[in-house]
Amino acid sequence: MTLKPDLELVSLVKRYGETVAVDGISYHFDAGTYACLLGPSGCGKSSTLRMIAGHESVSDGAVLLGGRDVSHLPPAKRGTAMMFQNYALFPHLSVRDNVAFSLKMQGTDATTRKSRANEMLELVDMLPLADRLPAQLSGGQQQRAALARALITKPEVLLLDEPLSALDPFLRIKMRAELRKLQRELGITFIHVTHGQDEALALADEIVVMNNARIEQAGATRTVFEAPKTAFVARFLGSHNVVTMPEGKIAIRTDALRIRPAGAARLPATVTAIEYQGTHVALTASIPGDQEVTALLSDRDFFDAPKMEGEAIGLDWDAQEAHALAG
Ligand SMILES: Nc1ncnc2c1ncn2[C@@H]1O[C@H](COP(=O)(O)OP(=O)(O)OP(=O)(O)O)[C@@H](O)[C@H]1O
Repeated sequence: MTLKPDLELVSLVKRYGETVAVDGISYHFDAGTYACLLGPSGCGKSSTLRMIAGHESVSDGAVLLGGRDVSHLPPAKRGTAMMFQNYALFPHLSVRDNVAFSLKMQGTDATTRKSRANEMLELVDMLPLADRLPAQLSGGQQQRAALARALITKPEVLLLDEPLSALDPFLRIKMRAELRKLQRELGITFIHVTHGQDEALALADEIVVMNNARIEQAGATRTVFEAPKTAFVARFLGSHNVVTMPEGKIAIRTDALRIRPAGAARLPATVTAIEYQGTHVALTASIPGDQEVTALLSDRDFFDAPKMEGEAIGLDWDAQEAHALAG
């Protein structure tokens, strides 16, 4: 078995004139990891991805693949492949010819091209549609064709820029499961850019949360979710309350808040909204300091002792559920 290479970003910088889009980020991705770069619009995710792919020049720092500096190699020579947001399929070429395109560019003969393209189409369940044009495909099918086209070069790292954003919500959830399955089967590294926290949590072994051109927090997905270090990460990942207490800011998960009788808890609160969500009820309450928090209660817990808007309650939590925040 050949050893798959790890990927390392070393003080990576991207400048566009005066704009610093990526400000010296360093991170090590183990081989075979599914990683999501996550963050708000403009935080530098796509610029990072494009520098790894070689579609954007590196202003400073380096991209190392298996210890080899690939920062200045052309995209096709790096061992990476990129799948673009809009799939970028050629409209006048059949699905099979789209998939085989990079092999044609490399001068591979027609018979080999066809059999390799068929192999890739089989992998993504698209062989029966190989002779269609892209316009004759659904969104999910176009995405599969684009995946097959990216994978035909046998990359060690597949880079995906918002791969699910063009799909409707139902298909998005279906395709994300397929992406994860494909990554496990291939055993290669996937680096997936998204601004959707639910997508990142569902897919990634590791998440890299970016903010203002820097990495705000990164690590194993569950570790980051369980212990956000900054208010930004806690808010961006969702399902957390950020509360300013006398001792400083803390993050508490919405499902860690407990409702107690007024006066018999850490915090006095007044219910401001109740939202029924089927399996759960989201109870929003105001707390001292003009702050608002949300408690996510199981429907049973809520309906055993229902609360009304305007009612005075107490809020409690186990000490280990509160995470001190740096900012
Ligand atoms: N070609 C370019 N020329 C000048 N500035 C650019 C260019 N591409 C990106 N930028 C700027 O660099 C910053 C980071 O952009 P980037 O596309 O990497 O962010 P992003 O996190 O991927 O955002 P989005 O989620 O909106 O795609 C932004 O301020 C953006 O305006």
